[in-house]
Amino acid sequence: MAAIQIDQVMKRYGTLQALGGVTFSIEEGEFFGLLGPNGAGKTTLISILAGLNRADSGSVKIMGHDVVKDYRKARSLLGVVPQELVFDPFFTVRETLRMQSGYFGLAKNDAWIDEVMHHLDLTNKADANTRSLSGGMKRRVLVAQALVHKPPVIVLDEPTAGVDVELRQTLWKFIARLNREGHTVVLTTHYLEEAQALCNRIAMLRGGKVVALDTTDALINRISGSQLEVRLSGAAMPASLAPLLSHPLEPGSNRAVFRIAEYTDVEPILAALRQSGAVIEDMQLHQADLEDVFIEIMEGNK
Ligand SMILES: Nc1ncnc2c1ncn2[C@@H]1O[C@H](COP(=O)(O)OP(=O)(O)OP(=O)(O)O)[C@@H](O)[C@H]1O
Repeated sequence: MAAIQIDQVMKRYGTLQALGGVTFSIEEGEFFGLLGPNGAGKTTLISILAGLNRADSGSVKIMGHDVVKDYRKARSLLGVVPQELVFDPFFTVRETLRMQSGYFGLAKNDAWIDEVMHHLDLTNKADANTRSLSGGMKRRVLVAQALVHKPPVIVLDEPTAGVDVELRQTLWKFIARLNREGHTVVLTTHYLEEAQALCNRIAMLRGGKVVALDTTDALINRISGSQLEVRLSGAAMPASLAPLLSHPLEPGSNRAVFRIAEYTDVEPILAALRQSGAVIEDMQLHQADLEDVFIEIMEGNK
C-alpha cells in the first residue's frame, strides 16, 4: 500500500490555479523530496495532505485513508512540520508536547517525549516557555510536536529554512534514523544539496504541475558529464557558444554554464571567449548535481 496516494488534485485560489491536477504516490519507507520554486504549490499540497486545506477535486489518501472522508485516521498517521512558527505562547516545551500527545489520545507519552527532546537537543529547554525560545529552538519544538504520536508518515515543509548548521545536522540525523526504522519521510526544501543527499526519489512541481518525477540518481543522470561555469565581464558571450550552454543565459546575468562531455571540450570554449574579448572573472568545473538538473527542468529544457 502507498504511504501517500495523490490523485488528480486540483486547487484554485480565485483565478490562480495553485495545483493543476497533481498525481503521484509515495511508497512506504521512502525518503521523498517535493521540490519546486516559490509558488509552485508545495505548501498547498502539504496542507491538503494534512487536512488544513481542501482540494477542489481529486483525492489524497494516507496509508489508504482518505484525508477528507476519513480525516481523523488519516491525520493520526501523519506528522507535519509546518513552515511557519506558530505556538501557543503560554506553555513550556514539555507542556506543548504533552498537549499535542493529548490531541492524539496519548495520555502516557512521557518516555517518547523525552526521547524526542533528547534527539533534538531540547532536553535542557523542556521547562522553558516556548515564547522565550530562539527561532531555531522553536523549529525544533515544531519537529518534536509533529513526532509525538510516532506517525508512520512524516512531512517536513522547509524544516531547515534559516536554521543553523548544527540544527540541520541534528535534525537530519534523527529524521534519517526514523526513516531507517521504517517511517516514510516527505521533505520540501530549497536546499538542493540536502535533497540530493537525503531523498531516494523526487517530484518537481512548477506552476502547480508535476514536471519531473524520478529517483534522485536518475534525475542527476539526465545531465551527463560536467559543467563548466564561468563568470564573464567585458564583451558579451559569443553567439557561437550558445548551443553549448546547459541552459540559456538569464537576461542581464554574466554567469554562463556549459556542458562538458570531456575535459578537452574546455579549451575551445575558453579560446572562443578570449577571441570575443570576454573576460573570465571566475571559472569552475564541477560534476552535474541536482541543482543543475533543477535549473534545466525549471527552464523547460529537460
Ligand atoms: N490562501 C491563499 N490565497 C490565495 N493564494 C494563495 C493562497 N495560498 C497560496 N496561494 C498561492 O498559490 C500558489 C502556490 O503557493 P504555495 O504556498 O503552495 O507554493 P510553494 O511551492 O509552497 O511556495 P514556497 O516555496 O514559496 O513556499 C502561489 O501562487 C501562492 O501565492
